Amino acid sequence: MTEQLNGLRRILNEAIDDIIAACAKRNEEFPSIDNPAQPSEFSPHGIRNDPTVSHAIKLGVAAAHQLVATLQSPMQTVIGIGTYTTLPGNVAVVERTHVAEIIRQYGKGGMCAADIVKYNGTSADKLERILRHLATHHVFREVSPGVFAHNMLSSLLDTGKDVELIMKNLDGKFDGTNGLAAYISSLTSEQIKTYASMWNLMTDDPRADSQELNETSFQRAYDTNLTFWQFLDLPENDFSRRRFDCAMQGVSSMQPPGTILTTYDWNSMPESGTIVDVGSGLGHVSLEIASVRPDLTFILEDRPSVLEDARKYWTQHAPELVENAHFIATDYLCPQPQLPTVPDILLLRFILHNLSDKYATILLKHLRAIAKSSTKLIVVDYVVEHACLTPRNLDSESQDTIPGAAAPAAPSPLLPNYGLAGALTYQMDMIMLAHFNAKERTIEHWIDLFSASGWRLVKVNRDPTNKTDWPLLVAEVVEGL
Ligand SMILES: C[S@@+](CC[C@H](N)C(=O)[O-])C[C@H]1O[C@@H](n2cnc3c(N)ncnc32)[C@H](O)[C@@H]1O
Repeated sequence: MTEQLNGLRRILNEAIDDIIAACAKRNEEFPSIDNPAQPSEFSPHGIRNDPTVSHAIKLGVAAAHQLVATLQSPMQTVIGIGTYTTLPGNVAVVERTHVAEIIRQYGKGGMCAADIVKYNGTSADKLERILRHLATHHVFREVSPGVFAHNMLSSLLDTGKDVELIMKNLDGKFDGTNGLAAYISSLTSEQIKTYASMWNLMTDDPRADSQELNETSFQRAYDTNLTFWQFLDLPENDFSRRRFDCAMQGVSSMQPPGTILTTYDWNSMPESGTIVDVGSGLGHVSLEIASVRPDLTFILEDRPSVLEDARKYWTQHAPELVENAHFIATDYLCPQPQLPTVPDILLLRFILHNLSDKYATILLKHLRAIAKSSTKLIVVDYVVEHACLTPRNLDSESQDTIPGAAAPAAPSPLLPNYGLAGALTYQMDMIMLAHFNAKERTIEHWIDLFSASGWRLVKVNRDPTNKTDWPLLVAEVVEGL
């Protein structure tokens, strides 16, 4: 055990030394957790997006979590796990009572709960305790007894909107925002309730082994037969739908900005070529690509309700591109509609992880049916790594016939998948499971899924600042099917 503890200490020390050295080289301070998040967090030039720093962060975070799990009393840790629901539960309270926007008005000095509730009308005693619980998890800062101010983490719950404006138009709270608060809000509402039913579904429900979109923990929790998407389309869920569409933009901020541009050479596409953005949402990923290739024709496909908003979004953000874009309402589980041109690229970002193997295969076969031999399928999704070494990362990359397929394993004594430094991959896998009977996939699983539907995985492109999460998978048509 001493050897493991020493190993963790060494990794942690080296990671912090590397971060401090990188800061010194750039002549800048590492961002303080006590201040609101700086705009540089959203810039490709931000310190956390420096490749050396980003790698050191990954190692440091993995080591710190493993150290806690190793050092702390196991009883405390396990009982603590049982209480985790309090954390998203309290983030939900704070978001739904607009505390982030209210507190912002008072700057560094902060605000006491009695003053906060004058704006949102909730309980001061309960809110104070909720904020202290969050501050202990480094979300908000208790600046003096009972007085709370923003810190780096809590500031991301802030939409940036004026609280009075929010109160006047609650349904539009997230409209026009960067989507980050919307994403956190979405994760702490339908998602919590859904997950609470997971154990029921796994123990006493004939749907436990289903692959259907309407036989999940979500249907059990909400006592409905509607799929999650159909549920969002109900008129009474307009707020949730708008929030979800906006949230998908917030998802992008989990990656270094511009990752979609650094993980694929969009200039390799033919002049005036065509991209079909399947399940485009508002189409902000396509808009990012359009920033470097405005000559391309973009075809956005999604549910009718989403595409209405997508057209508005493009009209607002890129009026010059709307004319050459197509907004085609589709059900991607049906054969593809007649398209204006044969696509050069079929882009699926966070689509296949919403589908079980059964339905992912159906969608991929429909796409294969409209592809030409040079069409590329581009998939952006998580790739799950095992929590142990596998033949793929033991054998070294040179033996892998698919470039980039093997993710570099973390050094011992860390878990080879970087443990909780990569936690989101596994958390998202559970969210996909609970809402869609779907999944995040291992690389072997991706290879099998593509080959079962007429495609072949040819390459895995990884961003230099984030080599392990969210790679971009490139697949080509298998001829003769
Ligand atoms: C997780 S979001 C991803 C959105 C976008 N690709 C992005 O990366 O931001 C999944 C998208 O698939 C769309 N979708 C779900 N079911 C669909 C269906 N049957 N046909 C077409 N689109 C669908 C949803 O409306 C949603 O916009």
